[in-house]
Amino acid sequence: MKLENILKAVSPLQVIGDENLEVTGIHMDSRMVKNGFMFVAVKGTQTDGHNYIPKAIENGATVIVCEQLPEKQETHITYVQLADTEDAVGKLATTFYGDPTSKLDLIGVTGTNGKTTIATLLYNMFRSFGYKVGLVSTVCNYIDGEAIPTEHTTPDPITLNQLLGRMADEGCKYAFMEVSSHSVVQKRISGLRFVGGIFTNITRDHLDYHKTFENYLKAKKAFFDGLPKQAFALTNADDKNGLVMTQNTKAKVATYSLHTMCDFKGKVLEDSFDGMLLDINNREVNVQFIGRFNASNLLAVYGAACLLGKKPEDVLLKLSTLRPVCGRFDAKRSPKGYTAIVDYAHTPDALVNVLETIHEVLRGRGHVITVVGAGGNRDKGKRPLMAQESVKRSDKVIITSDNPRFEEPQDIINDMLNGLNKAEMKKVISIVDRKEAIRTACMLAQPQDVILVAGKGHETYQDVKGVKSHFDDKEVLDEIFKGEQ
Ligand SMILES: CC(=O)N[C@H]1[C@@H](OP(=O)(O)OP(=O)(O)OC[C@H]2O[C@@H](n3ccc(=O)[nH]c3=O)[C@H](O)[C@@H]2O)O[C@H](CO)[C@@H](O)[C@@H]1O[C@H](C)C(=O)N[C@@H](C)C(=O)N[C@H](CCC(=O)O)C(=O)O
Ligand SMILES: Nc1ncnc2c1ncn2[C@@H]1O[C@H](COP(=O)(O)OP(=O)(O)OP(=O)(O)O)[C@@H](O)[C@H]1O
Ligand SMILES: N[C@H](CCC[C@H](N)C(=O)O)C(=O)O
Ligand SMILES: [Mg+2]
Repeated sequence: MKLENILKAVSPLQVIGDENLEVTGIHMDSRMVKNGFMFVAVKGTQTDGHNYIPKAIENGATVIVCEQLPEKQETHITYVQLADTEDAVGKLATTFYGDPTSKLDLIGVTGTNGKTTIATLLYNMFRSFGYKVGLVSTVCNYIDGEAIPTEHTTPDPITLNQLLGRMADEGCKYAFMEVSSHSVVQKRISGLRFVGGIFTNITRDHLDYHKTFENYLKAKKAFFDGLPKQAFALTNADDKNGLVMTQNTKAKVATYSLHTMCDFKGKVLEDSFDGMLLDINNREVNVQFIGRFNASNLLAVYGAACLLGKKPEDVLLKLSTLRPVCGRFDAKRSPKGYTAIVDYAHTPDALVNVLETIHEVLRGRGHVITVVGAGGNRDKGKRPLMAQESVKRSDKVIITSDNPRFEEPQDIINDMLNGLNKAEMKKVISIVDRKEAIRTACMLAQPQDVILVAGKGHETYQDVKGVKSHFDDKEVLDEIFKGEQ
């Protein structure tokens, strides 16, 4: 694409050099630059991209986009000076990749919990309506069924626009995307046109990055502040900050709730480990999901689908066929009659949340056995707390390994056990081998009991000393269930 066409997306302070160049690619990382690329220098949290301009040129960049011009300029290079390169990079990338959001409808989901669940369910639902659809999510990105692995919840602006560009080229009509708070602050979504935004909830998280809850909230709110007037902003009226999110948006606000009057009102009529019976806007629907928080997620999905123009009765029909997202409160009944739930809960808070939901549904009719470990080379402070929260809400806890990485598995287990007093220790056994730990839980379980296998969710590996060997909690359970038949 010609440089002069890409530059229409931004307002340069000055351009030095040839604007008629053909740009072959664009990147903000000098290490990824190839011949004929545009390199955009961005100030980051660790270093300043401006330091890598010489490296980018060495790798073949012919256009340098920056805030400060280098003192020594090369004659064969075009320099573009801009006031805010972090904001510009998304706009330049989206133009370079053919303005994908002018060709498909992009819907963003933000909030502390539930983003992956809601975005994935919308992706599955709209595919089953017969559309080609894209998904940008923590677990994996998809271009209508084609899996593209990811390392982020919301990728960097180059990767993101390249992905959306491919979705548009391959005829996707919709794309559903998780919008992390990091991505809003770092303007990874700059230049994208959303037709809708969904808010789930906000609780304390990521304060290592945002420093205060207030900043975290502001980051999420900025996404809604930036939505255009034609878009919808669907918010959770049950969250204390649900209406705060949308108070300054230009978009059309709609609300969902399990408790108050709103546009999309739901109620849990019945719940069990097989699913729930919900009332949504005075229509009953059976769903294959467990727990009040999932009722809330399903309301968001229902609301968004209706706002995208689908008929409520068609949406309800699809809702009843949807299955939980891999590793998110993913329940299976064993031939012996107990239930096993695989969940990605890997923080004290998440364990509280999941275990309380289990008790809400169990209502004292069985015991709860939790299998849990903590990751190596990660926050050590959470280890004793994870053990405490698990023991408080379980009849038996089996402490085991979860990606020990470069630490000794037994040391991590000991850190967890250090959080427990003598009485609590009576409920606990520790088994280093995760497969054995799950097997033991299954042996101990009686019909009606619930086993929570926490921490790994969708992960399909165990990371030991830098080697990722295949390991899948759900596969292990399937194998055990086969033996029970
Ligand atoms: C803290 C954080 O979010 N950092 C992100 C940020 O990097 P940064 O600001 O630290 O960049 P930097 O290392 O200071 O470098 C500055 C610039 O110099 C460039 N550079 C650097 C070195 C070099 O040799 N050449 C070069 O050009 C870099 O490409 C960058 O453009 O911008 C990068 C490009 O977009 C991201 O990849 C990077 O994500 C890091 C790896 C990360 O771990 N982020 C996590 C915290 C994150 O974003 N998480 C959220 C939420 C997850 C959740 O849902 O819980 C997510 O959306 O994934
Ligand atoms: N609406 C909700 N409210 C509270 N907890 C939830 C909700 N939805 C899901 N959860 C819990 O949070 C966990 C993560 O869910 P999910 O992956 O959908 O969230 P996310 O917002 O994408 O998280 P991440 O920030 O890690 O990408 C689940 O395993 C589940 O236990
Ligand atoms: N992606 C997060 C969660 C990992 C969950 C758990 N399985 C672990 O390995 O700690 C991390 O790397 O901290
Ligand atoms: Mg996610």
